[in-house]
Amino acid sequence: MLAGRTLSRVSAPSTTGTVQPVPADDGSRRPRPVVGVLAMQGDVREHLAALEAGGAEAVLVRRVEELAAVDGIVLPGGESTTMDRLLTTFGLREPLREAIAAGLPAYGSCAGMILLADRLVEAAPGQRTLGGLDVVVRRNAFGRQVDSWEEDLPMSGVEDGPVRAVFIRAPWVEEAGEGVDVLARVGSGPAAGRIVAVRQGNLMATSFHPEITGDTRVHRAFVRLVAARGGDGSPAGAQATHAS
Ligand SMILES: NC(=O)CC[C@H](N)C(=O)O
Repeated sequence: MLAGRTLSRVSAPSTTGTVQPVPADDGSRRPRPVVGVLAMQGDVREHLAALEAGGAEAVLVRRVEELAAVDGIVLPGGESTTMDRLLTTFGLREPLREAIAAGLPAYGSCAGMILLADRLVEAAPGQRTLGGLDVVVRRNAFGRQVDSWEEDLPMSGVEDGPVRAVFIRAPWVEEAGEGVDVLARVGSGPAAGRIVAVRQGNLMATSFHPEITGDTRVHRAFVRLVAARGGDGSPAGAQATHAS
C-alpha cells in the first residue's frame, strides 16, 4: 500500500524523462505511512495534526473500509465508555479488535490506553475494551485531588529531553505483563512511580496527552513504529485486510 501511494502521489518526471520519487519531507525516500485516528469521540483533531507533523498521512477512521486502509491507528483521549458504546454502534468493535490482535500498530492516549488494556480496574458497569496490551489499567486513577496533573517526564524511545505529560482524569498501568516495556513513570507527587507509558510489540499507550502539547515526538515515535512494520517485509496494511 505504501509504495502504491507514493507512486501515484509524489512521482515527478526528472529532466531525463524517467519517473523518480520525490523525497519525503524528512529527506528520506520512504513514503509516509497512513495512520488513522479512531473518530468516534475525543480529541481526534489534535491527534490528526500531531500525526501529520510527526511524518504520517493522517486519516479519520469511522468505518470498516477506512480501517482496512490504514497502516496504524491512534485511539484518542476522550471518554472510554462513550467510545466503547460507539464502537458497537458503528460496527467497528470486532474488526478493530481483530486488526489489533493481528498486529495492526496502535497507539492509545488516555481513554485510548483504556481501550487497549486487557484488564481494567474501576471499569464502568458493562464496559469492554478492545484489548491487546497485557496490562491492568486503572481508570481515573489519579483520583479527585489530582484530577489533572502535569509533569516533565523522561520517556524511553523519545530523544532530546523529557516530554510534557498532561494527565486529565487519567488512567495508569497498575500491573504490566512480562512482555510489556515500561516507557515512563510518574516522577513526583502522590502518584510517583506509577507506570504511565508502555509498549508491547506494535502497541503503545500513554496515560497522558502528547497531542495537546504541540510536542510531536511521541507521535513521531509511533509513526516510526508503523513505518518499521511496513518496511520489515511484512505487508503494510495486510494486517487490516481481514477487516474488510
Ligand atoms: N482524558 C481522558 O481520556 C480521560 C479518560 C476517561 N477518564 C475515561 O475513562 O475514558
